[in-house]
Amino acid sequence: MKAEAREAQQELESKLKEVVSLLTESRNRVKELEAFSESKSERWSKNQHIYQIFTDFQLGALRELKFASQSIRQDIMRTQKSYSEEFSDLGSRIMALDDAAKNYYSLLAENRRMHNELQELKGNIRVYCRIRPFLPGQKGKQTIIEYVGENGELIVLNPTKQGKEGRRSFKFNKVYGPTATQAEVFVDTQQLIQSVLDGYNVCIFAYGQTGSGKTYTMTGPDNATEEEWGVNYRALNDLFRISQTRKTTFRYEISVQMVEIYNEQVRDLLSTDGQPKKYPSLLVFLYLHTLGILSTTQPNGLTVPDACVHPVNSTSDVLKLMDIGLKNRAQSSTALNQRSSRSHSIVSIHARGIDLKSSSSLRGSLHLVDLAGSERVDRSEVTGDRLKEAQHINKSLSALGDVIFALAQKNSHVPYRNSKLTQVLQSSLGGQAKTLMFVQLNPDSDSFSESISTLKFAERVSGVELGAAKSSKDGRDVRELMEQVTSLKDTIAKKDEEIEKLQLVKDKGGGGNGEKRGTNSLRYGGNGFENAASSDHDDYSEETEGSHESSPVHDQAKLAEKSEKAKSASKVPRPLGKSARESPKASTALRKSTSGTNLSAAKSSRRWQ
Ligand SMILES: Nc1ncnc2c1ncn2[C@@H]1O[C@H](COP(=O)(O)OP(=O)(O)OP(=O)(O)O)[C@@H](O)[C@H]1O
Repeated sequence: MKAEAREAQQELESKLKEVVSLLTESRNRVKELEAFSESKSERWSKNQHIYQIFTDFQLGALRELKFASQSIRQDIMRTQKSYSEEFSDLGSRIMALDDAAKNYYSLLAENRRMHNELQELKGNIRVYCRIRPFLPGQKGKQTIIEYVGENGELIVLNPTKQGKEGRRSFKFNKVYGPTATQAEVFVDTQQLIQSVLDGYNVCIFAYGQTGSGKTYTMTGPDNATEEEWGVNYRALNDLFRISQTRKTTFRYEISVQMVEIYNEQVRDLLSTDGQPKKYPSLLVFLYLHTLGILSTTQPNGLTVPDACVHPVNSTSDVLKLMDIGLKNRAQSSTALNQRSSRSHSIVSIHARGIDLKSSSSLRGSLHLVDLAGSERVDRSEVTGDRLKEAQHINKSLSALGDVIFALAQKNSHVPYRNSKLTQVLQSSLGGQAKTLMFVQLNPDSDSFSESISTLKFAERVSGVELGAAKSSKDGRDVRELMEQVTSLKDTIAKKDEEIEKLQLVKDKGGGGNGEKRGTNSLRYGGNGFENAASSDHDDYSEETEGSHESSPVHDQAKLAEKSEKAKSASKVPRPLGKSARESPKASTALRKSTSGTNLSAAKSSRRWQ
């Protein structure tokens, strides 16, 4: 029992020991757990602290963000408000600008209208006379120019007559003396250039005997400096300059053609194949004959559509083309001028303007014409081909005079078809077109008769437009006289044809003296100013005395003069200058030539040497 008890005790003791060890172990574990949980709790509290800091920081940042977003929102609202204010201000400004633009357009249109009305008031046919200076090597030559007035008066002296009898007065829109510069000459032409961009056709041509300065005025001398540029270059410069100033309202397309008329044949001076294109005369005749009618309705406004049309964007583009054209121009020499141009050269600038607002378009053209020399056949000592050239030149110049005269008289029939020159220029002569003629004079007394015939031609062109004939164009007497003129001209044209046929027959039969016959034909062929010149050389006033031989244009001039007299009889006479009061002959001449302008200023005349 004891043993059992001991055994039990030992067992209990060992179990106790086990329990104690378990307890110790548990305690250790508890301690370990406590230490672990303590470190954990420490870490947690650390982390918590960090989180706290982070959260505080984030909250602070959020608060700042909130604040910033609020201030941004306020800024945006403020900006929005100022923008909307500015937009509405801008809107009202744009509306005001739109109104102003509308006014600007109408003002521009009004401006253009007024400009063109002013040009029309100045006359659609203008004549400017330019006297070239004596050239180096012409020292000691006697001048025929006695007086050049500010307002277009000109007095010339007949070197073979003394005193009043040797004086003759003319009146043009403007007269430029020998010292006038190219720039001065262009000033009065400039106003016409704008009209081209306003849809008008403008024709500027130079007329005068060989060597009188036609090419100088139109183009300038060879290798001209900018100062020496002629009307052509200056006009083109202006055309491009004005088109630039209008670029907000108009887009312009400008193109160039250049042709010459040589012996009644139209030749393209800008043909791209390098050779001037020569149209067979029959073809040209048929072509232009039809074109004469079509030219007013053709949509592209081209009168010679077969000639090359070169688009250009600047003056230099045109200069290059003109150089090519000038090189191609037919030139040969006469006894008067080695560099004499025997053809009419026509530079045609076509401008199409597109209104950027309305998309409507307008077309205008500018014809710059350097006419061939108008010298008399006998004086330039030409024969054969040169004689033929001269005959063609004189015939076409005469036709040009007839057209301008008919236009100035407002005749229902304008004889455009009498020459290639007038056919090509048809759209730029008459109607709304504006024509400016430079009458070129050589001041040398040796050229007196040519100068007088040139001046008479010019007087015929300008006198009727500006003088009394225009205002009484509907008078019965004028109409009757003009009908007589037309029938006379028809008769003469028929006779001219007959003479030419006879000449041809004679020529074929080897009848020899072509020069003489040519001269006769020329005289009879209607070149009024040439005819006038041959008698004018002896006496200015033969027209008033009826001593002139029969010639179509002379008859025409006489008839026109009669009508002028008839009209002036019913008018209050205008004051006349001293010379006019003193001599009945001079009085008639002065009344005719000055269209009633008082030339008393001529008393204080100056003379060029
Ligand atoms: N205003 C001027 N100032 C200086 N020189 C001039 C003037 N006008 C003409 N000349 C000179 O006179 C000469 C003849 O002029 P130009 O060749 O222009 O005559 P043209 O009438 O055209 O002759 P053509 O009918 O033969 O062609 C040229 O040497 C030219 O430079």
